[in-house]
Amino acid sequence: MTDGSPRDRVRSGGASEQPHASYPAPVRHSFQVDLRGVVDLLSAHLYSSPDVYVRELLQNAVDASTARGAAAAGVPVLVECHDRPGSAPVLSVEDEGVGLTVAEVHELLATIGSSSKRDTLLRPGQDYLGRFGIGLLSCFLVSDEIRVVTRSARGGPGVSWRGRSDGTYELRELPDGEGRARPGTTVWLTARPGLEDRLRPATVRALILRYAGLLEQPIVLRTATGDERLTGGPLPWVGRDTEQLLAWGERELGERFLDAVPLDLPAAGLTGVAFVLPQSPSPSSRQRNRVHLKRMLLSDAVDGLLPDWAFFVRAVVDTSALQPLASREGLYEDATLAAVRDGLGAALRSWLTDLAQREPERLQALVRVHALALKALAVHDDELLKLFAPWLPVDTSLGRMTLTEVTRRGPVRYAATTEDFGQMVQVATAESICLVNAGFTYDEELLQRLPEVLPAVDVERVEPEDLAAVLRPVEDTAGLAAAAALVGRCRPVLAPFSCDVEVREFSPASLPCLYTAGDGARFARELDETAQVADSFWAPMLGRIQAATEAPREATLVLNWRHPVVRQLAGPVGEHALRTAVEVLYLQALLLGRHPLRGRETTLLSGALGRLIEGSLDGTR
Ligand SMILES: Nc1ncnc2c1ncn2[C@@H]1O[C@H](COP(=O)(O)OP(=O)(O)OP(=O)(O)O)[C@@H](O)[C@H]1O
Repeated sequence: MTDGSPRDRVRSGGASEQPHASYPAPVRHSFQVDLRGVVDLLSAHLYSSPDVYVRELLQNAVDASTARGAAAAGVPVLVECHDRPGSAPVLSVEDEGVGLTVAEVHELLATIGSSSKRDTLLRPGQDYLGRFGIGLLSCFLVSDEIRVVTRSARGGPGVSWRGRSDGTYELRELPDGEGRARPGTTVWLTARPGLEDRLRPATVRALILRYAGLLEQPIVLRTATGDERLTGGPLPWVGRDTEQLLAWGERELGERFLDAVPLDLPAAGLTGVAFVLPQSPSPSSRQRNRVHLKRMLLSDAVDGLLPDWAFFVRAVVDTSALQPLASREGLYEDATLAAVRDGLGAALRSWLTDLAQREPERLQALVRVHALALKALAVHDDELLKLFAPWLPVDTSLGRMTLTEVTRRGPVRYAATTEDFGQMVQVATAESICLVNAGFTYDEELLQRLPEVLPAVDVERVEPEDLAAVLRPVEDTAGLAAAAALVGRCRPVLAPFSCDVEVREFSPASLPCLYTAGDGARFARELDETAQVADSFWAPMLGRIQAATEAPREATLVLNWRHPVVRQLAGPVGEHALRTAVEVLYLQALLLGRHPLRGRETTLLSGALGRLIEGSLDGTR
């Protein structure tokens, strides 16, 4: 049973499926499109600049020529600037392509999103540039009216069509003798007020060269000064040697590159060149590759064409296999793009391998500038690690060296962080120990993987507390007892700071002491520091963590028996003076090791300094 309520009608499938006898049948309506709104949307979100109108017009002319075989026959597209004083600049683009019938004009020009190229594009072997059916709309970015005069190669009368940015259009079949005599299409634009410059000869010429400069089909620009053929000919990187490529790269991209790598992936219909950048970009910066699709410029700043590690090159390529985004300013991410990326990665990799064998000094120059990128590559690739190891640079306590130089000095010892390195570097340098600072990106991973590719090499991580163990014990037996007594007197002074005391001998003799701390002690310092600045909400929680953390004894103040002050302290020194001296040495060691002072240590600093000042003033009285 139903009660005939609206709820019931919904349950039974809705009025459109089972019209009730007493309701009128539904009327089908079409969406209304606010064309100005669509154009505003495109200009704000899809196109990077109004200049893309030149690209879209040329694409259509080339596609129409291709469809008729006119492109292959070398029939030019004519671009004409009609720039008369006192009136708005007018531009026309004329092709001898397939043209359009009256029905096609209604269907293709006046229907947003309708394209004659889409389904054919899915079939391999087709060479069209367009596919989305929105390109022509970009002309409304510079002109309030698009006028098309066309005649189909399949016969029928000529057609004149005027589309306006308010969403209206007029269509007129042309009598014989009016419009185009031969099949093909001419599109006319009149510059919108304020955008006159976009349609003037100098701009149009620059835009043709920018977007279509690599086209094989000739494009002729006609201006008041005559005709100029702007395109046609082979791709500029074909058949050129490295020097010629570098000269071309400098002209085109404005940079003197370090090297040029020819690229050729026949399966993707891709050729081009990868230029090695003259300076190291940040690894996080986006890649800026110039990509042409079927010889039309897609964009100058395409990311994702090369693998991430290839941030040290900038590629210029032409390909027929990749798909554009609707904006035509990026590549559609699909399996083909992934395969192209892998293929280009392999090409760069094999170029590097080849270079290492053929011209090691050129690879060396490249490594000097792009060490980080090459490390990123070598870290995942045994063969490249082996190949690059002789040149990859690392920072050591004895200066910057290559990995091979480090391995020649015996077992490779490294500090895993720059903080650890900072604590050990002075002593390591003075003792001529080669200690690698592996605190930089990829260095620790590379060092750990070295034995896999160079089995004769030993690699060992050194931590600051290991340093105390390798420092020499006090050598003169007479001093041993005095040193032990000194340790006994110093320990209570530093006990409140969870720091042990030892006496050793090490270079440089001018360094009185060292503070060494392992990870546990460093964590305790950080916790302590945070608890002191934490507000009342966090303080109890941090207090509980501190209580649960065992008091680490890994921190040690190592006094240098070679330093005169340390020996003097082992002599007859009063309690008060000893305390002040040990406190100052402790603070000095912390600062040298770049450990920030905790609150208690800052208080200690002012107390100890105060006492020192008092003592020296006492001496002047
Ligand atoms: N010069 C021309 N000669 C013949 N047909 C044309 C010409 N210009 C446009 N057309 C027709 O109008 C249709 C729509 O053109 P539009 O530039 O809007 O889109 P598209 O080229 O198909 O795709 P995209 O948006 O990717 O450029 C085209 O598919 C084509 O059929």
